[in-house]
Amino acid sequence: MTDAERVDVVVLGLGVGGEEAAGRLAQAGLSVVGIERRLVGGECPYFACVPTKMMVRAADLLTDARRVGELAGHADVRPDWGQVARRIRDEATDDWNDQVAVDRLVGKGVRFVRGEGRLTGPDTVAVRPADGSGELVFRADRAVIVGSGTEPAAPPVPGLADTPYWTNRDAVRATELPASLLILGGGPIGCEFAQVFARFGVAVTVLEAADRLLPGEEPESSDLVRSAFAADGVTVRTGTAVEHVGHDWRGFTARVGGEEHVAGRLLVATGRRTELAELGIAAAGLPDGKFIATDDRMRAGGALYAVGDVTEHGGFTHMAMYQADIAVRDILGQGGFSADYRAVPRVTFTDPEVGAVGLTAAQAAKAGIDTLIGTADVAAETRGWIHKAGNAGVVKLVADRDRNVLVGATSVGPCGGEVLAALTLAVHAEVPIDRLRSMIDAYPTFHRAIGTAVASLG
Ligand SMILES: Cc1cc2nc3c(=O)[nH]c(=O)nc-3n(C[C@H](O)[C@H](O)[C@H](O)COP(=O)(O)OP(=O)(O)OC[C@H]3O[C@@H](n4cnc5c(N)ncnc54)[C@H](O)[C@@H]3O)c2cc1C
Ligand SMILES: NC(=O)c1ccc[n+]([C@@H]2O[C@H](COP(=O)([O-])OP(=O)(O)OC[C@H]3O[C@@H](n4cnc5c(N)ncnc54)[C@H](O)[C@@H]3O)[C@@H](O)[C@H]2O)c1
Repeated sequence: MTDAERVDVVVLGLGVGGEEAAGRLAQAGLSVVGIERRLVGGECPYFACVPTKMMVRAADLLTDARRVGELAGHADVRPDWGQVARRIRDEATDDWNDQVAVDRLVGKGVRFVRGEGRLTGPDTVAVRPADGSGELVFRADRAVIVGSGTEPAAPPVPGLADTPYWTNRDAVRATELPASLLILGGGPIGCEFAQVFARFGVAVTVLEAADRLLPGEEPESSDLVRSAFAADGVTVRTGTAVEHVGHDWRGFTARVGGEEHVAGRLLVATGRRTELAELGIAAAGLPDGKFIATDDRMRAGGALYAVGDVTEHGGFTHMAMYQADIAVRDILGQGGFSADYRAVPRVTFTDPEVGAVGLTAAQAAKAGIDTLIGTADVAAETRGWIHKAGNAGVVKLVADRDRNVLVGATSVGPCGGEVLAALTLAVHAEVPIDRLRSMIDAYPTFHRAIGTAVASLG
């Protein structure tokens, strides 16, 4: 057995959360080893948030150009996916090369090891280096931070395991688009990709197991996205239990309730999975499970901390960074605020954008909260009416009648994710509803719909 080398901190997984934590702890003067098996920065810059939002930007531009006829004359639109693929390769991902990120991390004082890491005890990590050199073992005197994120999950659909399907990682690397695409899953990933590819001329079909798209959001959000998809020519089947998936001379096939769908590609976007057993969670003394449970300082027990998607509160880059900040301050004994998940914002970057924070009406009711609901139709507001083409949206507020504060809110529409900022502040700061009623909102803005929704609370 290799002798353990003593360091202050080991960070296992250098995605959004791990990279942030490792860099800051090293800059604070601790000896930090950072371990990453693939790309420093993780899913977000190479396969997720950044490249997909470049796709969304391009697809939305196409649709705005197609709307010119309704409002401003005439525009000919000839989509070119090659331009998007090149931008993702050159500007977002450096052709999926993380040298810049590695240099930045090392520049902060982190000792970087590329390889597969595994917990071998509550404070020890073994690494199999990617260059084939011998195993390294580190013992952390201060902390081991696990930020190992998630992998795409595959549902147990017969035939899927033998089918060369796409995940988000293949979809962002696509240099050519298929003529048609089947997407399994109508959550945030499925919906964002569906609209992007449809706007570039792909015949897209979304098969969603739940009874609506974006089932975690308000029903109004699902309805608005479904209407937008109809306008984009996306075929949607909800409440589907896919019986079989296959791949033959016709392309990819999916059998669902008596229908057979055939397409040039199949994208699976049915959620994510952690790999905690492989990570050695048992050796570290933690119970088996999908997520690592942490306290409000991101401590998982003993010297172990966890941040980002491996915690049950993950799923977003802003969450991984928020948690990394808390873990860093705890390790450095700096105090400050602890984790508070009442006002977690989320945005699905469809057109219309679906922004939401805190609890949905159904979640609040399930939690036993006596709710007041307020809504506003964005298209009927002055700014929505002026905007005209692509103006569909809603602001929906969920208030706690007893405490007189918002516990959740949704903002769908043009700039729905930006309008969300005011609602996130209201939920986070527990601004009394009477205070919200007395606010002055600039005219004519999209966020004025919040005032209408507040006035309608009842
Ligand atoms: C298509 C898509 C779009 C998204 N869009 C958004 C968005 O718009 N906004 C948003 O907020 N979030 C978005 N997300 C979610 C966001 O990408 C994640 O929440 C974020 O990347 C989580 O960061 P993390 O550090 O927890 O994990 P990750 O980014 O997954 O990084 C974990 C790292 O750990 C490494 N690792 C794992 N195991 C080991 C091991 N044993 N040894 C060494 N290294 C290991 C992995 O290689 C990986 O690099 C999106 C996700 C997807 C898939
Ligand atoms: N804009 C953003 O912030 C953004 C964008 C994309 C992804 N993400 C994050 O990435 C993570 C994964 O997203 P996701 O959309 O893959 O997961 P998800 O779990 O949110 O949605 C998966 C969807 O697939 C459906 N599904 C599951 N099994 C199915 C089956 N066999 N057939 C058909 N449908 C099935 C589910 O009902 C669900 O609606 C989430 O944590 C999400 O927050 C965030």
